[in-house]
Amino acid sequence: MPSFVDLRNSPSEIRPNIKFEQQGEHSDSQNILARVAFEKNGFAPELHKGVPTLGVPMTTETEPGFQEVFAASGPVVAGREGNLVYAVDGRHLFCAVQVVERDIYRDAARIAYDSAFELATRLGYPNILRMWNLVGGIIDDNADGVEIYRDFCAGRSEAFALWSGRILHIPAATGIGTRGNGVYLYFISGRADAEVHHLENPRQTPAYHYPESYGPKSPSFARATFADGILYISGTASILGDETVHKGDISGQVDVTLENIATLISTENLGKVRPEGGYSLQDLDLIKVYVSRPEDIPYVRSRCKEVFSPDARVVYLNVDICRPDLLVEIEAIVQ
Ligand SMILES: O=C(O)c1cccc(O)c1
Ligand SMILES: CC(=O)C(=O)O
Repeated sequence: MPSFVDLRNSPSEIRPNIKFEQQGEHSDSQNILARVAFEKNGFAPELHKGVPTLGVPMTTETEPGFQEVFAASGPVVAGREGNLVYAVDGRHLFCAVQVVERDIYRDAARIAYDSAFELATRLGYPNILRMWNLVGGIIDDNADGVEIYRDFCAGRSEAFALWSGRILHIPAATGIGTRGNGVYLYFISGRADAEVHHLENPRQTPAYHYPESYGPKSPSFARATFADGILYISGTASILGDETVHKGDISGQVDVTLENIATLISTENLGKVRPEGGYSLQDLDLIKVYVSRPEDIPYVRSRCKEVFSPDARVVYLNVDICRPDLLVEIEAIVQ
């Protein structure tokens, strides 16, 4: 059962069978596990007509927003506990939490993940499949002069260490900037017995082994997660080994990013866990393309049009990426 049903797109790319959901208009909430509204301002996770909903500040005035809608595969039970908003459907847990803007994020990030992991294990969904970490001011310094991404990674890493053995593995993720502040994090997880494989990329050092020069605690994420036939591809950028390549060169960075994804999903790599073999870039869907310099968007869009399927749903978001020298990052799903 796909976890995503729909990523509503900018008008030029809306397919005939997809419509924008206007404010106040709601499709059958029975079948929906959760919604994430990509919009200008953002709002804290809440239960909206019983559906976990959050708004993330990721678009500009001139861009239309869209919603990422997670489909339920059974009857949904939703709730709120402290700052956490969540829903379960018997197969998946969706959980979201906001960490409001503060001087230093480490403790708050650890506490947010700690409470989310406590909920996930208590409800019986300890297999994290995919997480998104949307970090305001990601490449700015915190009050101690530490880059906010590194500050955030330290707290997240501490939470994974605390839950090691109970939260089963480190999953695919995205860690990306926003156009607002504070941190929004959301994830989906599965039952302990779900068949889940986390993948690394032979062209890249595992992020959790990055050297300390990238921060006091390395980023906690895998390059992809393959679960129940769905492939979740992490935010992928122009990194070889642990180093950014093609600094300042958008064309080179797009090439390496696409090559990194192609290798990650190839039969040689994904085929180790997927009996039918690998995929190609033409199979990607629900693609988010993060571009840090707005002037690069037309170029990136034209390259993506060439390499992705005409049926792929693709959105472009102008936000900072977790290293100042990264110009583009791409995530996707194959389902
Ligand atoms: O820290 C992360 O979770 C992360 C995951 C993927 C790409 C990225 O820039 C960051
Ligand atoms: C994009 C990024 O931060 C990484 O792959 O490590």
